[in-house]
This record gives sequence, C-alpha cells and structure tokens, in this order.
Amino acid sequence: MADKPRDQDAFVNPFNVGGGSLMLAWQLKDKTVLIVGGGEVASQRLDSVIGTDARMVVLCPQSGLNARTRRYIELFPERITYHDRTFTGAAELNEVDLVLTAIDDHIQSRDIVELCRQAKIPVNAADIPDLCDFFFGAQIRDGPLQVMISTNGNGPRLSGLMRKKLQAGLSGYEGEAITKIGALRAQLKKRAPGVGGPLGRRRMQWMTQVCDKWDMEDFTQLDDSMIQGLLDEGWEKERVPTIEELGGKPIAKKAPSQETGSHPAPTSSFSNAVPWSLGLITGAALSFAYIKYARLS
Ligand SMILES: C[C@@]1(CC(=O)O)C2=NC(=C\c3[nH]c(c(CCC(=O)O)c3CC(=O)O)Cc3[nH]c(c(CC(=O)O)c3CCC(=O)O)/C=C3\N/C(=C\2)[C@@H](CCC(=O)O)[C@]3(C)CC(=O)O)/[C@H]1CCC(=O)O
Ligand SMILES: NC(=O)c1ccc[n+]([C@@H]2O[C@H](COP(=O)([O-])OP(=O)(O)OC[C@H]3O[C@@H](n4cnc5c(N)ncnc54)[C@H](O)[C@@H]3O)[C@@H](O)[C@H]2O)c1
Repeated sequence: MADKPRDQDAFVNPFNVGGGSLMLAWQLKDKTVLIVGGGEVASQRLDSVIGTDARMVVLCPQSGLNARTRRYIELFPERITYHDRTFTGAAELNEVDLVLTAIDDHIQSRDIVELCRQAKIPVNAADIPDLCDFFFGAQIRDGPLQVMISTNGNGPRLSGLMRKKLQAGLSGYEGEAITKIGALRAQLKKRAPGVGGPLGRRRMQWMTQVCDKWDMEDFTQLDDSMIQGLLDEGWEKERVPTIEELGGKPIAKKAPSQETGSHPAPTSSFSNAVPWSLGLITGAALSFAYIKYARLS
C-alpha cells in the first residue's frame, strides 16, 4: 500500500481542494430552529439542538409524535413551542433562523426546502441530502468537548461505527480538563487583558506551553486557588510549573470512556442540559456544556 500523504502533501487528497464541506461549531444561542416532523429523526434533531440554547418550534400532528419528541415537548415548554399541525406554508418561516425537516413526505420536504431558499434560511431535509445546506453527523460529547464525525453524506452508518471506535480511545478526562482550561484562560485574561499586541502574543505563547507540558489529567485537578498559584508561579514568572509544584498529584488514568451514543436522554435538569452547540465539525470545539449520554429509547 502506498504511503499515506503527510501534512505538507495535503493537496494530494482530492477532497481537500473541493467536494468537502465546511466544518463549524454553529452558535445558536437566542436563535429559532424550526423542526418539521415529530418522528424518529425529529427526536434526534431535538437531541442535537436542545443543548445549544436555541428556541425551538416543532410542527407535527399529535398522532405523528414519537415518545421521545413528546417527552422533549413536555420537559421544555419554555424552550420548545409545539404546534399540533402539519406545515402550512411560507408564514411558518417568519422569525426562523434554521429549518430542519424530518418528515416522511418527500414532496412536502422539497417544497419546504424551496421556501427556505427563497427566504435565505439554511435548511437540512433529512430525506434529501442533495438539497441540504448542511449535514448532521455522529457526535461524541463530554462537557465542552464536541467531536463530530461526518462522511459528507456517503455513509452515515459508518459515522456511527467510527464514533464508537473514537470514543473508546478517549480517556474520559477530556471534558473536565477542557472546562478547567477554560477557567484558567478566563483568569489569565483578567491579569493580561486586551486583544492582540505583545501582551496577547505572550499570553498565547504561555497558554500553549502550559497545554503542551501538562497532561490532560493534570488540568482536572485545577481549582480556583491552584489556578491563581499557576498564574503567580507560571505566568508572572514566565515559566511553566509542574502540577506537583502547585500541590497537585500525578493521577491514575481512567478506563476508556463508556460508549454513550450520540443521543442523550431528554432531561429537565438545567445543569445536565446546558448547552450543546449544533456543530458542523470534525475534531473538537469548545463551548460549555454539561450533558450526559444515554439513549432514552
Ligand atoms: C450520522 C447520523 C447523525 C444523525 O442523524 O444525528 C446521520 N445518520 C445517522 C444514521 C443513519 N441514517 C440512516 C441509517 C441507515 C443506514 C444507511 O442508510 O446508511 C443510519 C444508521 C443507523 O441508524 O444506525 C439512513 C439515512 N441517512 C440519510 C438518509 C437520506 C439519504 O441518504 O438519501 C438516509 C435514508 C437512506 C435510505 O432511505 O435508504 C442521510 C443523512 N444522514 C446523516 C447523518 C447525514 C450524513 C452523515 C454523514 O455524512 O456521515 C445525512 C446525509 C443528512 C442528515 O441527516 O443531516 C446518524 C448516525 C448517528 C450515530 O450512530 O452516532
Ligand atoms: N437523515 C437521516 O439520518 C435519516 C435516517 C432515517 C430516515 N431518514 C428519512 O427522514 C424522514 C423521516 O424519518 P423518520 O424515521 O423520522 O420518520 P417517521 O415516520 O418516524 O416520522 C415522520 C414524521 O413526519 C410527520 N409529518 C409528515 N408530514 C408532515 C408535515 N407536512 N408537517 C409536519 N409533520 C409531518 C409525521 O407525522 C411523523 O411525525 C424519512 O423521509 C426518512 O426516509 C433520514
């Protein structure tokens, strides 16, 4: 088998110069997402959108709601506006920022996409990949860690299988470590405020050195006073102390994280449900989220 292209040969992969999609972590706070349909796929859309702090509108006759969608509507009445009807026309798109259709009516789905195009609203139609502005993907989430696997529409089942493999390779410390790094960065910015310039460069350099020198597990030990200690002994003195110097200990590695699935159980507990970002990403992106994974059904 030929050697795999190295980083510097990135152009060798034809998908790097066209045919791929832009991978992003889409921020939906205070935006309105319209979900048309209330069956299996619609409930999976709710799994993804509920953590983003978006408002949601679900359009679907009562008779078409599956148990999971029904549960979401019951648990989050202040976040989800439910209408017991089918899609009625262009007026449904007023004040809507994003549309997800998950219906078993191909012609209606196509019509909705057309209306979204006219209104310039991004749309995903679960049954018509060719008309989608973006795709969903298999997801791994651990606190602020978000990993999305996409096959760009080619093999959704394989996305799910790869999710399981990647999940097995994670230590289980990542989400907590990233949360602590977020807290450290916030405190550092208080001591060294502003954007750009020599101070900004020094700040980025120091953060990079700390992240490179410390193990992921080390960060999980940081509490408020250790963060201040790290800034006193590290940032102020232009060095990177060890976790032991700050009173921490090297800790045993956790077993690989458990298989949890892409779709969390609906829960009304705020601390367990804030906030997922609807991410069009592969790799990890940060936002603050605390949600546990377990399939409801
Ligand atoms: C990843 C995941 C995320 C999620 O949905 O949250 C996801 N599909 C998942 C599972 C899955 N979907 C299907 C099967 C049956 C086996 C099979 O058909 O392969 C399985 C397997 C299963 O259920 O295990 C059927 C299917 N899927 C699409 C169509 C329409 C079509 O292709 O025409 C049809 C009906 C085809 C038909 O009628 O024959 C289309 C799309 N499905 C996508 C995402 C987008 C591309 C993702 C990518 O590029 O990787 C895209 C393009 C649009 C979109 O949905 O945004 C989730 C895995 C979650 C996980 O396990 O973690
Ligand atoms: N993208 C994916 O991953 C994926 C996976 C499986 C299936 N699909 C496709 O997605 C579609 C939905 O699949 P499902 O499993 O959720 O089907 P489902 O039968 O469980 O749900 C369909 C829902 O659409 C509702 N509905 C139908 N017409 C409507 C309208 N005009 N307005 C509002 N609601 C309406 C029904 O009441 C029902 O709730 C199907 O076309 C299926 O082929 C996509």
